[in-house]
Amino acid sequence: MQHHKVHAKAMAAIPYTLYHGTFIHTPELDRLEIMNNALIGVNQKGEIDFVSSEYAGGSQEEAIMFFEQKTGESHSQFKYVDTSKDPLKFFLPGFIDTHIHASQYPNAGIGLESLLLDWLTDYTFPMEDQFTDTNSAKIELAKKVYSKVIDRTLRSGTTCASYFTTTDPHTSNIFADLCLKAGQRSFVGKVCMDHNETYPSYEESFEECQDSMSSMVKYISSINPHNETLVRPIVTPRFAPVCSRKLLKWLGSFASEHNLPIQTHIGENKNEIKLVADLFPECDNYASVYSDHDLLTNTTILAHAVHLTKAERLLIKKHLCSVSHCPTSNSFLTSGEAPVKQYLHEDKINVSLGTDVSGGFDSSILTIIRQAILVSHHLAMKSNDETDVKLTIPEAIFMATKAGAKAVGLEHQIGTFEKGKRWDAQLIDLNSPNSIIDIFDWQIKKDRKSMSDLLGKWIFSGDDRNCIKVWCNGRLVVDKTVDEWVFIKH
Ligand SMILES: O=c1[nH]c(=O)c2nc[nH]c2[nH]1
Ligand SMILES: [Zn+2]
Repeated sequence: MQHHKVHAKAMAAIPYTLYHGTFIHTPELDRLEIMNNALIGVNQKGEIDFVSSEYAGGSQEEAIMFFEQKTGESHSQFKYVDTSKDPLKFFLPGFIDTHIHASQYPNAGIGLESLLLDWLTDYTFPMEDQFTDTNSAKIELAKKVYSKVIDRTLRSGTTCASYFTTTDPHTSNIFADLCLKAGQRSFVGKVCMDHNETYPSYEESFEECQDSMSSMVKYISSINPHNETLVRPIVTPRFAPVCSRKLLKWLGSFASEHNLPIQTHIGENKNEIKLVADLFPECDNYASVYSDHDLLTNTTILAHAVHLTKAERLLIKKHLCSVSHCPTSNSFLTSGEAPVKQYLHEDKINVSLGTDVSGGFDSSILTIIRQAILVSHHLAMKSNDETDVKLTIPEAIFMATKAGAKAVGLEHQIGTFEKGKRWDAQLIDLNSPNSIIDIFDWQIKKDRKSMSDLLGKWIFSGDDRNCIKVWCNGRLVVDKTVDEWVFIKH
């Protein structure tokens, strides 16, 4: 059994910490930066305030001296985390999952035979409906499912996620509490839907939705500790077919009034698109349904976006919305192959990655990176110019980190290792206990070519067992090495 520890977030203050080792990130779409033997300082607030790639290495004392000379600063206490001697360890910014349904987690892997609209009616609405009750058994179910999905995503290196819960405000607030307890940066979207034709028992009235949204925003704003915003609300109209015009319009103005981000689904499946055209004949297209109701903003996340017309792509770009690409879900539900390379390079749309649990069966963004690349290869097999279609490893890592940060409106705070950003990070060990990656001794070198080969090995044959530590906002929230260390000591 794999041991790990998720620390309660209310921990003692963190001392100033110096991290020494290899850091990999993507400051730009197609630029992977590998900083070998670099030194990063993280202050007591969890903020990166020192980055040096010029450090030559040495003992803890030498690292501290180097830091003091460079910054002219001193601290009464330093913590030193040194992975520089191990060529198979590197730090990466934490993954950002911009689209995941926490309440659907028990359904992961179930429903392969269905297409979207039947899948919603047969699997998804009945599952989410179970959270919609205030009796104690339902609350226990919510706690069980929600704790598990937070733990699982954190252990896979997801330091920030934009979640859908259910229509139920009470258990959505419980979900926010659990994110805070686990220390995961998260966006909590109570699902809004007042018109569910195929499963009418699972819907709310317009007035219920208004009340729930107002009280939820108030609640979530009150639970973050002083000087720290880890958990935030996000306005979540489920998708156009289950929302009245009145509700869409109200959610648009509510988001604007409270300065909140927005998330929803778009252009996932052809029958869904036809349904939207029938339900909103006055709108030019699916994207227009959202823009006509003031739901397209620079912090709107549009999940799937598999089948978009040129007019829709222009509209999405004009409003600076982000797409959450969900390749695993799009394959599982046979929805289609989103032409992501084109969105990135021709349309200049910000494209991030989403697991879309449980349309997607995998809660790890590492696997979504792999699937995004493979789906792009399938598109390439049908294309005349495959280089225009195939995603590169740097592009996929960029989508999983920096583009995700932009999608959730935190591009100045997370997504890369830069001075002024938060320390949201994961430590990857290609030789962790139980790792299923086999690396041969001649493959272990620190030159750029070998490092990118190792990255390929990690992306295509690694898994969450290679993610051995995770930090959010400077705080260690997952440490899979703790038990092992205790065992060796005795
Ligand atoms: O993949 C999806 N999952 C959902 O829960 C959903 N709701 C509307 N559209 C959806 N697509
Ligand atoms: Zn979804």
